[in-house]
Amino acid sequence: MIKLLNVTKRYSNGVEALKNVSLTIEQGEFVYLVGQSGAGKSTLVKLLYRQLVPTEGFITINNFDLRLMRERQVPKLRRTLGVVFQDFKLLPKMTVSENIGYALQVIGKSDEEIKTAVTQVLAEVGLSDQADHFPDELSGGQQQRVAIARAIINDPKTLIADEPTGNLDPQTSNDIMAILERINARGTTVIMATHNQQIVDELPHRLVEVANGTIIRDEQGGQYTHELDNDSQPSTR
Ligand SMILES: Nc1ncnc2c1ncn2[C@@H]1O[C@H](COP(=O)(O)OP(=O)(O)OP(=O)(O)O)[C@@H](O)[C@H]1O
Repeated sequence: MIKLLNVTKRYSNGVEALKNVSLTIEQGEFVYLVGQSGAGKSTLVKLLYRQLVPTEGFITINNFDLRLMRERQVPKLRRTLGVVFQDFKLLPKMTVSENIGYALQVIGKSDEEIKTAVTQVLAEVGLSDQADHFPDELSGGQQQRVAIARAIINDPKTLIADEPTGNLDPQTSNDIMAILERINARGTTVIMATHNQQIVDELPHRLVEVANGTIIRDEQGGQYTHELDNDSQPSTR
């Protein structure tokens, strides 16, 4: 479970990217984070994987209290999370297998264990035949599949995706969404920041809309199922 309570994030330049935001996400939910550019989506996502710390408020995620957390506990938190980015962020000098297995290598898994896990996630994202290729030999969609395989190698409780289809054409985006849906179907929470209205319309999930650093809409299947935690009214898009 993920819980934000009265979270404010103020950057050092004084910009308040999030203002008193509260949000609860249950294990297994699929949540879209939408909103105009600059609304605060990426800031929210970065707070979740503790790239950023809140200026005020409380965040708990997968039983970790991010406010009280010491730096040395951060890797432990991150092992419960998978993160996928718009620009994939693969390591160019490593093969597909090495990119995916790196996180397991860091925590001291044996070569055999890494090989088994990598083979399994590569099959899951449909890339078994690309194991020895380098990222720049792959299409954007294939690179994003590698990034997803890397994100799920630890079997995370939560998958956080910041614009995962932002660099992809519509068909490839659909393929990526099919993979995210499968991962969600087995109980992984998926939180996805997106500008892709077509995906949001075609694959309905809980939708949290951020504007000007506050949540202005929180709905599921066309119905409001979550109390809004601020005074803003939902938009009528
Ligand atoms: N590192 C930073 N330092 C200062 N201000 C920042 C920083 N990162 C973001 N901001 C500001 O915080 C606000 C929210 O930005 P954020 O990146 O969270 O929005 P976003 O909704 O993800 O936008 P986009 O869809 O364009 O990625 C914006 O006003 C932005 O300029």
